Amino acid sequence: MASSHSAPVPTAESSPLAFFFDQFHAQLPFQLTFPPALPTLNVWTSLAIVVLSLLVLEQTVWRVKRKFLPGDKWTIPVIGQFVNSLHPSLENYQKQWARGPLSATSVFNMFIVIASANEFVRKIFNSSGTYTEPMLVAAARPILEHDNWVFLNGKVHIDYRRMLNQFFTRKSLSMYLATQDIIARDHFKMWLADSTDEAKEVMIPMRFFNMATSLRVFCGSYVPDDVVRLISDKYFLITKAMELVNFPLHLPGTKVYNAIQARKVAMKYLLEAATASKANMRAGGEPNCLMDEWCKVMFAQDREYSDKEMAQVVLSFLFASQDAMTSGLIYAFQHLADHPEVLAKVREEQERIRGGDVDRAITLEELDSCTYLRATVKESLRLKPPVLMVPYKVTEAFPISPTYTVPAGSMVIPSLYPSLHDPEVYPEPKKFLPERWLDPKGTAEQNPKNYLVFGAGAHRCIGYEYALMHIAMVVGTASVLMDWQHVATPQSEKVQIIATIFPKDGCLLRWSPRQRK
Ligand code: HEM
Repeated sequence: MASSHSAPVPTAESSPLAFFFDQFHAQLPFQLTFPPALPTLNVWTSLAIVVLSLLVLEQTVWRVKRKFLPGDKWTIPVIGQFVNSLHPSLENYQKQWARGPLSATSVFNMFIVIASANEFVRKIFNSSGTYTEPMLVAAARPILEHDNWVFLNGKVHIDYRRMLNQFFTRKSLSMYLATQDIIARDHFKMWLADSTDEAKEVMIPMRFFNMATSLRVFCGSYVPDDVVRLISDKYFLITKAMELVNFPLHLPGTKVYNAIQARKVAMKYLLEAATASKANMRAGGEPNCLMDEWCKVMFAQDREYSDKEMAQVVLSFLFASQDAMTSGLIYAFQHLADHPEVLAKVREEQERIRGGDVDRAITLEELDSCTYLRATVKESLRLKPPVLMVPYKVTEAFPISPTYTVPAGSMVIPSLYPSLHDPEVYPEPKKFLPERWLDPKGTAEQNPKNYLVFGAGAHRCIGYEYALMHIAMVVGTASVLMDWQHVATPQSEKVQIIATIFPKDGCLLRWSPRQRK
């Protein structure tokens, strides 16, 4: 029986909502009458209501999560600070840090808490495994592969790291140093041979140098010379794909697709290197690189690590080290060229400790005794820390302060830069002053908690001693073999961010052989 009420009959055209009620009504075994007439909503009105509700919900969630933290009153609908995140700049980060010890922002629907105060930064680093885990960009998993150890967290991560730490003992570092010296001298020769009156950007040669060093230190001569160049070129594709946001499908031509192809090439040779290292060590060969050291540990413990596992670890080391090392070295050369008085002291110390013999490799013990050189490297990394911040994911509601709890599912970002530029710990923080590290009672040495160049806690950089040794050896040896001039431009002090930081002008250097007295 037809309904007797006089409400207009809704159709799919008049409103989906009304249409739904109509269909529902038709299914009923009895009659339902609606005292008030069902309002007629057209498609656009309904859509507008849905969109408006979502926008209100988004702003409400933003406000509830942010509570009293400094941050924008309203979040930009849908994308948040996505546009800014595409073009990260130190200036924008500084504005955010100036908002307070903790501040809030968002990218798409990811709620982000940024920590600038040392107390909160360390708290985040030390919360890994309880409230947080490292948050690599989404592209990291398909590129480095899901079963790579870098995605471990908590106890299993601690145990795995303990095993890897055995490749960074003083004995191992000593062995690596001899290899590093050979590669450094080869590359100095190439830079000198390539040098003209015109200063050139050092980014690409420095990347290649670091890749050549890393591959030889990690894989010895198991990787042929021509493959070093190939991996170095391919590896830049991996670096370029590690962005916050990437095209979600890894179709040919996309950055992630290119990076996956590059990883496949690199892995092919790293796998061959692992196989060759195992065979050589089984045959009683002398250890000569990190993979050999691993084989020794493996045979002693009677535990097998697959070739793939070894290759993946080396791949992760290359990824973690490549950019940061290049940034650290470029700034060390730039700072020394801009401060000839510091370079003169580095040289004087090198000549003295090497006993005037600059043709042999420096030993680890000698490097340890280069107090001024080590202070210089430490200061250069403080002034321009390669890594500005390290994102972590909040796995469980995280009471970061007595009054604020970061909601689960958010991102927390401990920022390293503000601690490293704290004027109370490092007076005149913008100045390059290696001397601040020479006084054991000075504020710099008395506040190691501020020196966060390599992070802190369970995920602190595993290669930090190796990295410090590498930069010190390279600039120390360069100081006695070469002169270099920096052509400063208005962009030299500005920073560009390509995962890590670099001088915006690419750092223009001119090399020349050093005339020793
Ligand atoms: C100047 C050079 C370097 C800098 C500034 C640097 C900085 C960092 C920072 C800030 C972190 C994150 C730490 C954290 O979350 O607490 C990190 C992690 C890491 N770094 Fe480095 N790094 C450098 C060189 C290297 C080198 C040479 C290697 C290779 C052995 C390396 C391997 C790693 C690895 C594997 C991790 C992850 C550790 C883990 O999750 O347990 N880094 N590094």
